[in-house]
Amino acid sequence: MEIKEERASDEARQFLPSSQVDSLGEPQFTSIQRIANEPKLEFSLACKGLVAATRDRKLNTFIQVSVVHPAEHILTRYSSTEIVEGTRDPLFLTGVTFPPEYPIYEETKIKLTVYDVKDKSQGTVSILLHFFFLGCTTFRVGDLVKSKEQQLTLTLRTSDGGKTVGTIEVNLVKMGEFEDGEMGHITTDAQDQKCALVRECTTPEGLSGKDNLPSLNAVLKNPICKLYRFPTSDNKWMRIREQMAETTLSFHVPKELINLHIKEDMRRNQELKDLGELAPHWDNMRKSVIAHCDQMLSMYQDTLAELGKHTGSSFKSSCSKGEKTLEFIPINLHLQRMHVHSPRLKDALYDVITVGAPAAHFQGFKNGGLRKLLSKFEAERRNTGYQCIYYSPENTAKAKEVLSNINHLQPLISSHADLLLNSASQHSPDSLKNSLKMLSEKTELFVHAFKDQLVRSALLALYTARPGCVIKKPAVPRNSAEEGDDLKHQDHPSQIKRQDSIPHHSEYDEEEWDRVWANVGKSLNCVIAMVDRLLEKDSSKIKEGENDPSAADCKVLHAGGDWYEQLYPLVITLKDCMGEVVTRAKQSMAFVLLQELACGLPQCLMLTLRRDIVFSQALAGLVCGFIIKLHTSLHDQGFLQQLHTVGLLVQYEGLLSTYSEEAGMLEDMAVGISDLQKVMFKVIEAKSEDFLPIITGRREHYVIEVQLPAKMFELLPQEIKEGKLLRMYPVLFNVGINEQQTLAERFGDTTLQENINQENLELLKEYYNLFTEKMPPDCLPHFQEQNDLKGLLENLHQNIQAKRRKNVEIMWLAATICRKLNGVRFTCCKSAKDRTSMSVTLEQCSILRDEHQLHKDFFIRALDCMRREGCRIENVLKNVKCRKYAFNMIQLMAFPKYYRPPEGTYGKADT
Ligand SMILES: O=P(O)(O)O[C@H]1[C@H](O)[C@@H](O)[C@H](O)[C@H](O)[C@@H]1OP(=O)(O)O
Repeated sequence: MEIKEERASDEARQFLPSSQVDSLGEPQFTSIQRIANEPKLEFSLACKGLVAATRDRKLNTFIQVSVVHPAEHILTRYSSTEIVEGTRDPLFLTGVTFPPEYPIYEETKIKLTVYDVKDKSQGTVSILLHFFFLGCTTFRVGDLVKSKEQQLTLTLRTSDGGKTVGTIEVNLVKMGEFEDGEMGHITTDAQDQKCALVRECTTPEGLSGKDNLPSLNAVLKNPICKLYRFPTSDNKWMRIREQMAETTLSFHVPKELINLHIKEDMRRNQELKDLGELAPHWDNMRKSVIAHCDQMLSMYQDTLAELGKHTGSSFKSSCSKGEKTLEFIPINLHLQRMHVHSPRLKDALYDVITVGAPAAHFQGFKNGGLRKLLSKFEAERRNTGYQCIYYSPENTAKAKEVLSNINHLQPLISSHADLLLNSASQHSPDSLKNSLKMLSEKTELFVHAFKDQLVRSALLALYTARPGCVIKKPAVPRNSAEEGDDLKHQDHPSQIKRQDSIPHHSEYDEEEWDRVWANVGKSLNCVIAMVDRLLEKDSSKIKEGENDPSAADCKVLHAGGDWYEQLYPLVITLKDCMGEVVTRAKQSMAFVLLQELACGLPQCLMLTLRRDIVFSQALAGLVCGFIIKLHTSLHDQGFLQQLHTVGLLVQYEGLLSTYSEEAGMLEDMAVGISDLQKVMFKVIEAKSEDFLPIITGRREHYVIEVQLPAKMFELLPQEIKEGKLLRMYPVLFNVGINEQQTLAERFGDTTLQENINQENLELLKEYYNLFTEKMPPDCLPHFQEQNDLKGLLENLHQNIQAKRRKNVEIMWLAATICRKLNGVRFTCCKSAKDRTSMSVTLEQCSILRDEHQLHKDFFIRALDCMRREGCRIENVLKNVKCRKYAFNMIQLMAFPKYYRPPEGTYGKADT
């Protein structure tokens, strides 16, 4: 029988990943007892004495593993081993693993079929492998798990069941547990490979993840697991479990974010409407802005409604990247994990988040990406001053901050004022003192929020935009020297005299705002003075009462009413004064925002949308990375201390080319990643079973609250438990590796990549400096390597300066630095499918070589195993329903050597 590599769709249907297999968990079958969250069943495979059709032929074999569920009797192809060439006794490095939720029981049957790969014929774009059936065998899972030796030796027979064609050895694997076993002799010669099952360490605390289950399961979905064994340089076996999982955060984070945008924009639209009466020029401008803003708002609402309908898988495939309704969703977001169990070393986990570069695919890249678009827009906006007043981006951001402070502080002060009155009516001195303390603190913050020249100048600008105004003297902003250079660039409101349509009628009273503003402070002082007086009187009465108890009793009772009555009018005055400030400040700041919007309609709204889309994709990845890092590091005190004293390094590896559309993607991605600096995390104790993160804030600043179950929350340092905000330090290094990059290097421009790498190197150095300043020198396991780190940074610096072509050393150095600094790693290309798969598998094997003594002669075999049968080919299948990396020969010739996948695994696929 000959089996060729079949059509994509057939194969996709048969090779169902575990997650997609129907859950057939009927209780009448015997379950397999395993540690929670650990794979249900894992085994390795080897054949002996395989018989070839012709005597002298060397065999190139692989085993196909299929499953027969006890209730079904249908054969489902589950996985395959790699091809081992030139031996009749192949020992396969790729094992078999069934993840925790896979419906497998003692009664389940496993069929093992051995194929011989005859020849490789080369097509124009791919390599076809011709497989021939050699023999097969079947076993019951129960027989393996109950076998004394934890091993089965099975006879392979031809399809008619007659002829014996060799044997298969199935070895049960229990990763992370001790097991007796004979030391074997491993040679690099494939003909003489033996397996030694030696495990010399147990899974360390925190890696088994039993306690993490509920909160991590809320986030990670549909895991795919692969198992390998590779020889070490001292001829022992190491075990590697590769895992890949999608995340519910792919949809949860964008939905939360869009919701916040809608609220923020609704509030802003209302603030524009509340600006009051304006002269016709400004009024028309406002009408036009509001119309555009309402249109955008309904677009956000539609998108949210569409996303609300989405059910099923929690990842967006590469094929959907241009879909309008999914534009906020990150492309192909997954956790890629490597769990290494190697002799004499601690078990180790290596996580990388893989995701398509955050970019606005639906909007396209004809005019470039955000980096270029934003600066072009800003330059153009400066020159459109005739229709509106130019405020610098810093001032616009300031206006948004003031508005946000007002919206936050006003209700807070109001409720503290009510609490004060409540304490007064209860005649409770302690609670009165406390309420006053809170009220004073918040009111001071409130008053401070307006201590900005911008408010003053915007008030004047707004005044001149009212129907009929008179400006007696040219109003020069006060303290302008103190406010720095920004304001020099800001057009002074008096310039709007250019608008002849503004009628003049009354005189602008420059001092008025100062009076209104100062009144808040004054009325607070009155409240403080009254409270002091009341408390003083109270204590003197108590003293009196100690001398004459009967007199004191009746006075205290009487004084209860007094406290409330005396404070009430003062509190009302405070609220009134505050209300007056709020109305004016809100209107003046809304007027600044009106200018921002009016100057750039409609581009500014389109740019905001593009930035929101890119940010949403980037944020979903970051939240996923943060949550996973937190869960895996809960027992690492050094990391937790670093997290709250320094912050978290988040390193992105970009593989985009700087040619054509991908240059635009890179521009989007660079802005999206840089915008993550606006995000802070906070860890809170979960109060219910809903562990999904909560997002609050506005475009300039977001807080992500990550919920942990009580047991895990307990493990955190006090600072984090108390809600300290945790900072993020995102950095991006990009190295284009494909044929497009060759074009960019020869005929195009690579400065975008060079500039990004240079800028981000500075950010990385800043983080390193902060880290060395704030952390004790011996705080991290890796920190004895401080000099190493310095050397690595220097090396990275030199590589970036060198401007060499396709210098992938940059990526390796940046990733190594990130791991040593306890950071979160990301790898991205356009779809996180093909180039990303090459890069993460290379990274995994390089780690095995450098950190776990992978035998040097097995480096390429390990790499090929992972690329051929590992999680990443499953990722390709998930995305495009075909097990082929979307590369052709010509493309691969342009790739750096170690980024080329093995024969037979690539070809033209319809992506
Ligand atoms: O996952 P990617 O590397 O972005 O996939 C690319 C692939 O590298 C390229 O060779 C192919 O021609 C396609 O452009 C792939 O992108 P898709 O987004 O179409 O999967």
